[in-house]
Amino acid sequence: MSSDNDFSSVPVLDYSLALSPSTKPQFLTQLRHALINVGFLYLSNHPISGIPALLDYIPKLFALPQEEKDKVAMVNSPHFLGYSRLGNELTKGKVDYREQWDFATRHETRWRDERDPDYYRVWGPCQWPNPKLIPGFRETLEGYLDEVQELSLKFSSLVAEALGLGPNGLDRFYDKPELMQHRAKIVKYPVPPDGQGEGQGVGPHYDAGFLTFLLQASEHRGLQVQNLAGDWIDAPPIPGTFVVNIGKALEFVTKGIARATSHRVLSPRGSTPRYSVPFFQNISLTIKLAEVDLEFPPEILKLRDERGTVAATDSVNFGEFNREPSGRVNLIGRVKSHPDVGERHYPALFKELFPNGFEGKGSAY
Ligand SMILES: O=C(O)CCC(=O)C(=O)O
Ligand SMILES: [Fe+2]
Repeated sequence: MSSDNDFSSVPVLDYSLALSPSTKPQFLTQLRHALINVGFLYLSNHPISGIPALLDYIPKLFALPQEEKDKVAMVNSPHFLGYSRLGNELTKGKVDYREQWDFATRHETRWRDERDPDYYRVWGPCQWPNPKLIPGFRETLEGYLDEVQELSLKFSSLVAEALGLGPNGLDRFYDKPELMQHRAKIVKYPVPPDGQGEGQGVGPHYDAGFLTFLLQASEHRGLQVQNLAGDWIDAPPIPGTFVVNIGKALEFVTKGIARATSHRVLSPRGSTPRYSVPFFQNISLTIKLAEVDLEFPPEILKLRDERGTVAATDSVNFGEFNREPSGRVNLIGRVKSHPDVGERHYPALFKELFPNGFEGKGSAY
């Protein structure tokens, strides 16, 4: 570990710098630093226009009658999409204090019948709350997800450039748009009943995929990221920004150059809940990450080596990305996180993973 490269705050990058040839090199230098040494950044001046409309819906979504929310519970969905009640998940064996909806970009599932691989079915259509009770929500969220998807793919090209791969250097990880699906959650972190706050909103973890675009959708602080020394650094909401971070899959294919950084959320204090909307960019279901060998310039590898390794962390970790297709790795992770969904929709895999059945609750990851 090198303390020279350690961070005590999360850097803010101005997206507009990436759009003009004269300022792009400056943006790429800042991005390279953030990818290698921090694993997190704020992105300001981004082009997403659908945020105010979405923010307006979030409290209404959680205020729907409980029986309406339960009608679209995640357990109904072979695609792990839908509503999860407060306290329904664990991270590091402790209950996460959050209520959430899992949605995703529009997608027709590729899975037809048992002859297709089971992991094709991990992606598919969303479950929507009754539109009569929340008119326009679906269209607003779909529009927002389309916008963030487009930004995330442009950003991926900038990541490739910043790491010396050229603008198309990460293209091979994505299928054509109709074969891709990206997920998003809408999350509510209530103030705990004791009113104290600062308990576990969500416990320390890494994100699994490539890039996460997190919208902090209220003014509460609570998000913290772990630096190289193991200290927890605040990432408070900054109006007009996304928080962007690296997932384990991108860390793996970049040979540890881009850092996946552990993070957690503390419950809010005060009288109002904290809301957030993380968007998780996925990669092709069929790609086998262990078979991809990207070639990085020596000066980029040197920056990784100068950074050194990260202090021991107690975050939930991920199994190695093995030789399985990424969709299969994804499905296994989902079944472990949501065993009730696994047991109902993937009984054979569930038996393999939990030969004695599952006692307890799922975890978020
Ligand atoms: O709610 C947040 O700010 C972060 C949530 C998060 O890290 C996640 O859901 O993966
Ligand atoms: Fe996360």
